Amino acid sequence: MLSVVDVSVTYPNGVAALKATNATFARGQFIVLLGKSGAGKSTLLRSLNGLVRPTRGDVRNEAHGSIFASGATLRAHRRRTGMIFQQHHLIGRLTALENVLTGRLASHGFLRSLAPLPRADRIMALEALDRVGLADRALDRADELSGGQQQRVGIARAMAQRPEIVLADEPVASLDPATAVKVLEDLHRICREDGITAIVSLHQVELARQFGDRIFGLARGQIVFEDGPEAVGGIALDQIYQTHPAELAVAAE
Ligand SMILES: Nc1ncnc2c1ncn2[C@@H]1O[C@H](COP(=O)(O)OP(=O)(O)OP(=O)(O)O)[C@@H](O)[C@H]1O
Repeated sequence: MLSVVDVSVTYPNGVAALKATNATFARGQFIVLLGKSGAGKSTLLRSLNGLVRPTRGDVRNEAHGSIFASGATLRAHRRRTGMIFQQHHLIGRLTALENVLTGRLASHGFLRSLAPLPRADRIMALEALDRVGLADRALDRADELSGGQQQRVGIARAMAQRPEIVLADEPVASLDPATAVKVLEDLHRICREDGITAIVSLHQVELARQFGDRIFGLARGQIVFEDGPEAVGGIALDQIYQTHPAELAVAAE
């Protein structure tokens, strides 16, 4: 279980990106964050692994209580939390396998991580690539892969970390609709199989309905909706997107 307790985030430029937000993310669920651009989804995700430090309030996990209790607590929380980004953040000139191996670095001390990683890590990384159907591309450079394949490498890198929680910030926003579904299917299946809690921001309402166990809607830095996917209908979308019917039709596509 992971929760934010009364979390506010005000950036140094004065933008209040999250306002006294409370939310509990149940263990093992696939949770989707919906909201307009600027609603605060990325800020919430980044607070959940301490990349953004709340101005007020706390982030708690069941293992440690406050993730900010000490430097060691924050590091332990980050080790158990994998991140997946919209633009993959892969190193193009490295192979798919080498990129996935960077997911193993956090499990080793700094000095150890400067030397080649042990065989066991390479096997774990290969297994992670295999689970996203890319074992045969392990030795190809990341920048030679398609967008969908690159995002699968991003998923494999997060999984090689053996996380308990995965935070994914618009992981399919730059993919075509058919590829987006396939990539989310992979992410969803692996999280189910491994009992991983996934918190995923998406722009596509249909994908949220298809994959989410629980949907959180954000608007102007606040959670304005929380319910199951079946409840994501007209009124809920209006609350989340605060839009006119014509815009809702576009959001629902
Ligand atoms: N590092 C930052 N410094 C200052 N303001 C920021 C920073 N990051 C985000 N913001 C602002 O905080 C608000 C929330 O942004 P955030 O990125 O969390 O929203 P979002 O819902 O993820 O949007 P998008 O869907 O466009 O990624 C916005 O007004 C944004 O401009």
